[in-house]
Amino acid sequence: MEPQEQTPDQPYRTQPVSFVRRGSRLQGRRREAWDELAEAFLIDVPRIETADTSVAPGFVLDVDAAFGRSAPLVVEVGSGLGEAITHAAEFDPDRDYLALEVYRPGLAQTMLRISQKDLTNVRTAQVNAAEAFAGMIPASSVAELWTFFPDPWHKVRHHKRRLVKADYVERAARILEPGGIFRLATDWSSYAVQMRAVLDASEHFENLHDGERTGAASPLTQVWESRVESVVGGAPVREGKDPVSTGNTGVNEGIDERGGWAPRFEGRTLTSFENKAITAGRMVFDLAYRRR
Ligand SMILES: C[S@@+](CC[C@H](N)C(=O)[O-])C[C@H]1O[C@@H](n2cnc3c(N)ncnc32)[C@H](O)[C@@H]1O
Repeated sequence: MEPQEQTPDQPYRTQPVSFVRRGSRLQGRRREAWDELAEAFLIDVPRIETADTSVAPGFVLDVDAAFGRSAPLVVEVGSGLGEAITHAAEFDPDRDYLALEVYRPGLAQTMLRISQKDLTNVRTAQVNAAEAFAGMIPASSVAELWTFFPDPWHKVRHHKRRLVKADYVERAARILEPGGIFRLATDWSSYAVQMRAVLDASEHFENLHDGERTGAASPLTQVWESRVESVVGGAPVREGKDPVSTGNTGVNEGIDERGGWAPRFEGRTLTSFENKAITAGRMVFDLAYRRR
């Protein structure tokens, strides 16, 4: 079966989105960066409504025109402050890098980094990635897709807001070229298990590290044994209670026999998010899949 394409008559936002509107007001240097740098580095996305993260149906990005050349494309979803993407782009000038992010101050900061490093191979777009995948990003146009540390949405009633679920994976399959690589990382075991489950269930992807790091070598086994996730934000989590209500948080579920975890992706610089997780003693789960 071919991955789904969004059609113009399909309603947008029929599903809960993976983000909340955070302060989108820009101040100081970020305001100036937006005004000065958007023309060069921010894709002008036509919208369907007032929502500044939407994509007008029928809009397809001309990737070569956006970058002024034709080169393999890496897309990062939820690029935050742009630490990972600008670092990678600096050391990989032969590929083009597209940052998809909804958070305006993060995009302004990313553009500042692009400009400070004099990068010519990075562009940004303020867009809900799930919508961008459905049509804006051309089919089979992406060599690598990255989703690092997406918001964990801990509470069970919020799990539906998680970005990485079956429909996201299906849309990712549409934009990745055959043989393209999908890399993911999270510092929460419950989300790591969800990512592994939805990707393993997809006919479009194969795990590059299938069967690796099982048993005692699995970060999942280590989380269960250490109970490290039983403390969130400094407060102990009462078992079965929000904010972390996963079946495998703070509970020793035994041994992870399945594994499939990738080694830490060496192309990812240590962002403040990952650093916070490590400082708190949490494990980082990496996954890498190939588009069939
Ligand atoms: C926890 S932060 C991680 C940022 C970055 N990847 C890092 O490791 O530092 C998750 C980011 O994803 C962004 N985000 C959430 N849902 C998104 C969506 N549907 N499309 C684009 N960005 C999204 C948020 O605004 C936020 O900046």
